[in-house]
Amino acid sequence: MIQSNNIIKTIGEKMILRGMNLEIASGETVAIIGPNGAGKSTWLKITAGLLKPTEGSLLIDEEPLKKDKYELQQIIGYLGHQSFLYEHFSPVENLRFFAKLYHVKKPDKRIDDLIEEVGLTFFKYEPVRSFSRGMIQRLAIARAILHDPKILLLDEPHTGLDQQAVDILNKVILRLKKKGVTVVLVTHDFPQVIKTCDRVIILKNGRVKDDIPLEGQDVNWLYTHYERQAIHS
Ligand SMILES: Nc1ncnc2c1ncn2[C@@H]1O[C@H](COP(=O)(O)OP(=O)(O)OP(=O)(O)O)[C@@H](O)[C@H]1O
Repeated sequence: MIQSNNIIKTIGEKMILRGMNLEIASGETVAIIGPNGAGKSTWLKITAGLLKPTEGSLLIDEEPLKKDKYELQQIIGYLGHQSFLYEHFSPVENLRFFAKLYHVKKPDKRIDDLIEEVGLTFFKYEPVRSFSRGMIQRLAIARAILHDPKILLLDEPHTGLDQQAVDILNKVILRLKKKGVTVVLVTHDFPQVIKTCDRVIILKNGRVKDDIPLEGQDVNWLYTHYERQAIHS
């Protein structure tokens, strides 16, 4: 379970998060949506252990976020705006590098399976620098789940992807959901939210404005609600 207890984040003079309270149960797939500048990425970075809250606490399974970077990496997979891939390396070389970093046991089969899942088998020995944005993002998602994290945090993973890459990404999210992985998705792409998530959190001005379970909801109502509540500040 992820518990965000009254998190405040101030950078310089700016208060970005103004008391962010949220609970996400293990195995839930949750979307965080909201207008630009609402604080979505900042909260995700705090949850990934990349930023410290100014006040408040972030608990995972009722314990404060581990300070040890290695222990944190074992439970959390994070895909931010940067892919963290080495462009002169191939997919296999990139994933071997990260497998070593994450101490993945028997990495070769895992790497092969993941490359196949994201549809890059044909390009597995090609340098990443020749890849399209969609191909890079597919490899980046493989990198984020390589070590089998129990929590996966994705920051706008669908942005700029072609339909094939969107479908592959959604399939990966749905497979992980079935497996019981907790997935948190920061996004502006509401159609993908409807396809993959159990619940939508609307963030505005650094606070949770609304919390909507998706099961049994009327999709048209959701679109209207989303337009009104999330896009326009
Ligand atoms: N390091 C920083 N220094 C100063 N201001 C920052 C910093 N990081 C974020 N901000 C500001 O905090 C606000 C929230 O940023 P954040 O990236 O969390 O928003 P967001 O909801 O993810 O927005 P978007 O949908 O545009 O990605 C923005 O106004 C941003 O400019």
